[in-house]
Amino acid sequence: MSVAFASARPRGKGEVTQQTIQKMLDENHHLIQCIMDYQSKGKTAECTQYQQILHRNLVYLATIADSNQNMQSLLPAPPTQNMNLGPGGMTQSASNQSLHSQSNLSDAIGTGLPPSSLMQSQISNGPNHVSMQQSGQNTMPTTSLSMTVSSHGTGPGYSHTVPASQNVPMQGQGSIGNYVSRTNISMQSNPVSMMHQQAATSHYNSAQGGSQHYQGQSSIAMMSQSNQGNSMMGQRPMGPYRPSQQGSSQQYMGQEEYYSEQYSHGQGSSEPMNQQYYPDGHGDYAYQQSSYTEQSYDRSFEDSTQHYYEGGNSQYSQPQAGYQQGAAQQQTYSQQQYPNQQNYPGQQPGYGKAMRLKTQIHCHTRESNDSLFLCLGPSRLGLYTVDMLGSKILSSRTWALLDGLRQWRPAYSPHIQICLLQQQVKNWQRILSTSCAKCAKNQRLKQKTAISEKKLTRYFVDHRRVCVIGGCGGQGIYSFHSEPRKEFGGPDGGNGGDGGHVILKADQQIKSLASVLPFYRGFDGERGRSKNCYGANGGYTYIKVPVGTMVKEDGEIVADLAQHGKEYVAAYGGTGGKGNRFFLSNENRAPMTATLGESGQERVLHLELKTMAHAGLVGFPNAGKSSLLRAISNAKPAVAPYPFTTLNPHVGIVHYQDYEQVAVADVPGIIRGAHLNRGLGFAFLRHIEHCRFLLFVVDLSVSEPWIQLQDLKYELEQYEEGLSKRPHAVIGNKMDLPQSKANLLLLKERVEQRVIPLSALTGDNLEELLLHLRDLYDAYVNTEQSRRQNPVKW
Ligand SMILES: Nc1nc2c(ncn2[C@@H]2O[C@H](COP(=O)(O)OP(=O)(O)OP(=O)(O)O)[C@@H](O)[C@H]2O)c(=O)[nH]1
Ligand SMILES: [Mg+2]
Repeated sequence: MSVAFASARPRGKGEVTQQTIQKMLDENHHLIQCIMDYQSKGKTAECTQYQQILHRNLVYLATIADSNQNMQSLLPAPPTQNMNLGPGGMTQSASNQSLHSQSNLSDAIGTGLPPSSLMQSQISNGPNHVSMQQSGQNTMPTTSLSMTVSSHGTGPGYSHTVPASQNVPMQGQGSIGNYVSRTNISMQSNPVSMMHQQAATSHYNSAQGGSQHYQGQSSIAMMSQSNQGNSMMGQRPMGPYRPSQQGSSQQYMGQEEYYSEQYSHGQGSSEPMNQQYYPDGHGDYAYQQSSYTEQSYDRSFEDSTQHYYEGGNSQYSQPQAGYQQGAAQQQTYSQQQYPNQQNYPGQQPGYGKAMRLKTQIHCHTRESNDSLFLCLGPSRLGLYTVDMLGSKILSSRTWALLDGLRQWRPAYSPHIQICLLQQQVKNWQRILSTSCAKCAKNQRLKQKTAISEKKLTRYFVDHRRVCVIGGCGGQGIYSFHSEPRKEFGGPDGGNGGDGGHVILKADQQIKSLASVLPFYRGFDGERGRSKNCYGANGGYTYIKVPVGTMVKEDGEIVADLAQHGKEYVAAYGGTGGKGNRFFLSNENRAPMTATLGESGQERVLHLELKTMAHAGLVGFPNAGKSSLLRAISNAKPAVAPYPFTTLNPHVGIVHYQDYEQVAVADVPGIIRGAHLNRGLGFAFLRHIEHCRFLLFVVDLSVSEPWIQLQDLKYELEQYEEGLSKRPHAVIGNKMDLPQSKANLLLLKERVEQRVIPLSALTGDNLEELLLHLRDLYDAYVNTEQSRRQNPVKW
């Protein structure tokens, strides 16, 4: 039977004839009968199969209707009877035609088939089903949709939308069971939304207004609801809408092919049909409905439905908004709908080809206070104005959408924003950024720098929280000496070994705390043995940390590992247990007692690395600190013409001929208000806490460079009192720039300290800096030696 049904629909690019249509109408009639038969017999599988076929036919008919303006000529002659079309009904001619076209089937349903209420009672699985009481009015079969749609794209044809639109409030009020036909495009989406709401609320109601005629489709909705697996059948995307200008049979056939393809997937597979279209279980659908409560249109679009948008899509989304808003919005909906539906804004030849896209795209529009959002994709991951995106990256399909939206809402035209999928955003940003060679080069440079910075950020860690537990002491045992011919050998159970300590050790090979793990446990001591054997002590666990690591516990500094090789026992191991030999006494010659080992010490410590260097470079971002360090040492910190290139400290070593080495640290730039956590804050200033002298780097190309100096000193003072008063020198960088000379004079006038003008870029006057650096270093060494302390050496 299914084969016969399938054969009724022309597969190839043949003509759609009246016979074909009639055959399909009959087939639908037959299908409905079969479905109801099977339902009454409880044969769900067969029922589902026929539902799918029926649905396919309906969509097919709708497709024909959309694509063929002369559809009415293909359909049977109008009936003589007049039917109640509900308030605001269709124009007489159209309604007559549509009614008549359904007459056979509707009569059959009205007489031969059980009334809808009966059908519902037979199949109702969910609560709140409201039976269709007026089955006599609900006699228009599904196929009537093809009649009314036939005038689609012409002015008069849209008079049909009035009754259809008046169904909307009813649906919005909860009467959402009717599967509204494609009498006009705007109605097409309503059943989709309805079905979703229905699924959510389990509320099923038959409409009694203009949608009453579509009993056949009501049946579908009911049937689909009766079967959970196919409950979304009514949500199958409608056939691609082709306005009359484009509705040639050629296009239709293309669409038909497309549908055939779709159906071959949908029906050929054993999966329920709804899975094909809503693979995510409507999750995104629910999301969209909750997100766009005011006026939203949510629907899973395959290619065909996208095409609706392309050819005057605005009116398609518009009634959805009207539907969502319910009766109160109905007036607005009707007003908005007509002009655009008649004119097909945005409809341009050539857009139709986009319909063959295989991706599943959700489209909806949303009005906010001042903007109209065109959202492509299931979620709003980015909002972009058209200008931002530029013409290159918008597909013709999107342009068509925009055109439609603009014509629909001219007032919103400048505010239309496009909402994209994240992947789209990425791709399009890439396209934008690499659109010209220069941009591409800059992009590559940035990426390279970012990667190197990322590496630094990843591998340089200057603080760690570490939990340390000493090893447990080994267990003491009890045993007694056993020897032939020696009856009372006495106790000989040995003690357990001590647990191992966990020790922090400064190692100058280690440059950051990245290698420090969050948890350390010392080795346990071994248990004692008989014959007075003591267990071995647990070995020490060393945690190597960089020189300059401060150890804090509960905010207090407990150790400062400022020299290479310096150790700090972070956690002591537990003492080993005693064997029974230990308890031997005159009173107790045969002690049975042995003790367990103690557990190790447990502490949570905070390690903070303070870079150890003799000199620290302090300056505003972009002052040229990193460039300077590169110029005077072998260090290679990143240099780039944007602020905060340096995110972690770098230490470079300046070598002198007498083999003295002076370590210079480059730290991130400081800005005004750093102590208020602006910029990178000043937490990184701990890295210059250990510096014995400072080098203030000032950009002389900037006007009033002395202000920079004042600000720097102020921020240092905010961080630690007296820090700015350490021995220091002022370096005026970028002397190669023309404006620097004048600024240097002004700076020297205002600053008491020695100012060393140089250019890190060209290397001018670096010698003066190196000599002065050595002077500072020598002074430091002398001070330390006078205090009988060892100066830090590298
Ligand atoms: N003309 C000129 N440009 C320089 C000089 N020194 C550095 N620059 C440029 O200034 C920009 C910033 O240099 P960096 O060394 O990254 O500056 P920084 O102080 O380390 O910057 P941050 O790391 O962001 O704090 C780069 O484009 C350098 O090429 C100089 O002496 N002359
Ligand atoms: Mg830098």
